[in-house]
Amino acid sequence: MTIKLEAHRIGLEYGDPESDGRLVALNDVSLSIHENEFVSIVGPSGCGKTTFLSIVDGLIRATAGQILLGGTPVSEPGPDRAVVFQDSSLLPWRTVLGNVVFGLECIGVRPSEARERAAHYIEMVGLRGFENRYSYQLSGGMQQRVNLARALVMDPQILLMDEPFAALDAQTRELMQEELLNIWQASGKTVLFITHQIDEAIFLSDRVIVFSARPGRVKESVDIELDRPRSLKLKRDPRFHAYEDRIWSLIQEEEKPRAKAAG
Ligand SMILES: Nc1ncnc2c1ncn2[C@@H]1O[C@H](COP(=O)(O)OP(=O)(O)OP(=O)(O)O)[C@@H](O)[C@H]1O
Repeated sequence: MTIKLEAHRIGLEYGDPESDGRLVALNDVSLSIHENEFVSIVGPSGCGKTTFLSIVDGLIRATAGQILLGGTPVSEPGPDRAVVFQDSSLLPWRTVLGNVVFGLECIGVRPSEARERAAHYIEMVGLRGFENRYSYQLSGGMQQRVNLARALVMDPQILLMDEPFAALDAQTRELMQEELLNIWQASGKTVLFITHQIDEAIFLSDRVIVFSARPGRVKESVDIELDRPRSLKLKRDPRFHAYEDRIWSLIQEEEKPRAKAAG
């Protein structure tokens, strides 16, 4: 198996204006993700999940360690990574098609080719027939589908997803999880996914990485040995519940000392 992403002893300190000191968000985070692997990170609130994703994206520079993507060090954002955030970041003055071709236009892809590539991914995310809609005419779930198409059309080496379904209602969220697995299988991408929801992480992933409380580091990496393709009824399987219990316990172990310290 080829390693696509490698984080080697990542550390990150933020300046902390409240204490006039430093806040250590991440400490000695090492992990690797294989090509085509779907990996989620879960952990207590504030453990540095988003910070880690931003370092992989190149938006934040680690204060220690190194990220390698396809063997090349990451130092700034680049087209080899695409991010999908919780909030729809669609351009409101552009249609679905206009949003999906936007990134391709920026890198000088010919308009006819850009439209062709966009049409392929619009179809993949189930939005054929909605190409000429504007974001205000789309539901939250549809907007996240556009965001996904916009990320995939750039053909990144890795797809970074930061709580992409957090703003959706529970039912739409579950449908999007199932849909994302279909899209992931069709696109063959490597995915790094961040979530607060343990069931979402298990359902989607080949592996769930549990971060410790801040400063975040890898507490445990749990292989999810559940067959694919997966459907939502898997969430009622006793093996699924066993994974939920195990990961919940790992997070609780981190939450307890904090709760004690607070009161
Ligand atoms: N720009 C910043 N400046 C200073 N501190 C920051 C900054 N961004 C995040 N932090 C702090 O760093 C720690 C890690 O934050 P981060 O958002 O990465 O955690 P998280 O695990 O994604 O959180 P959550 O689970 O709440 O989404 C937190 O204590 C947060 O308050």
